[in-house]
Amino acid sequence: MTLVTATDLTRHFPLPRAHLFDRTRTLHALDGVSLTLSEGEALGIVGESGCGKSTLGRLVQGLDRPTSGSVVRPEGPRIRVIQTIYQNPLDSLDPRMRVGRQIIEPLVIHGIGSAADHEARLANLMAQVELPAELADRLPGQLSGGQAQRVVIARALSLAPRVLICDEPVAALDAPVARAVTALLDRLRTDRQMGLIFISHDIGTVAELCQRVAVMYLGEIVEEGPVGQVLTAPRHPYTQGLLSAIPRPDPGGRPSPPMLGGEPASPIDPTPGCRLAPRCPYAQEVCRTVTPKLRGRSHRAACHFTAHD
Ligand SMILES: Nc1ncnc2c1ncn2[C@@H]1O[C@H](COP(=O)(O)OP(=O)(O)OP(=O)(O)O)[C@@H](O)[C@H]1O
Repeated sequence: MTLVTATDLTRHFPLPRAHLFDRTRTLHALDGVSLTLSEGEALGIVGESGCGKSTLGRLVQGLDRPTSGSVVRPEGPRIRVIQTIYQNPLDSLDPRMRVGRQIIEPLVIHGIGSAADHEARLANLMAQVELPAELADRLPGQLSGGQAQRVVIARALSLAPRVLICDEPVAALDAPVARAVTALLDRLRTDRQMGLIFISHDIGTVAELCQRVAVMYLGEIVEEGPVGQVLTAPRHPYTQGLLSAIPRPDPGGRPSPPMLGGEPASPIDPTPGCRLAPRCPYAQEVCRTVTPKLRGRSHRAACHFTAHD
């Protein structure tokens, strides 16, 4: 069953003019992004910093309105059906409130259940995120980073969301802790048949956790499909470049140089054509003038010169 359908989402930010007679400039944070998320599915969103991943998450949850396009979400109060967790748990927690109280706070705010219910729910939520019950009396600053992120996850789960958006949830954690939290998210997804949108710079974690992945470049999805296909047989030069930039142990020789040179172009007033063209080793004249559309059935790529099924 489909939980989220986003259609042609665009989010533009008009930039203030430095001088009265300057023309208005517009930052294209997101341009024409469509995606779906099914029950029990984890969708990874990858791409360089500034490509629009967080903007997409905010629009899907409804924290920000699109300039155009639409999002269909599960039935029910928006705040309850979709929850987001962020990179730094301490930013989302009140430093002066005991963590047990913070986990059940959404139930109190929304008037769900009695005080006795809350106690039982708290014990259950802490067990689900594998936190010892005695930590409930601590303040956030007395927890490790991994424990604090588990508190944030427990609080998000208190409202039984159908979709959990995870915006770089393990980026601030040490590798073994990050792996444990990723494994927890995977278990919660299967147990609760939640949809996960997993925003990450870390392609390795996306490969482990997600069934599908969308690769973004400068506000657009350039490739999308089953993780196994996109990450082992990428069709878009941008995805190929992103994967070639991951350092791998190479017993035979030197690491291959990254395929894409330069920095992403500016998202301000982008020109027509493929946004990767200035950095792409395969770019031809058509790439500078005609915007390529996502093509393909389950594995889709937006490139004039790649194979499509
Ligand atoms: N409120 C805003 N006003 C103006 N520009 C914004 C605003 N929010 C985001 N942007 C711009 O939109 C673009 C996309 O930002 P976004 O945070 O979605 O990218 P991201 O891929 O999540 O980056 P990161 O990985 O660094 O978090 C960036 O160029 C950013 O500067």
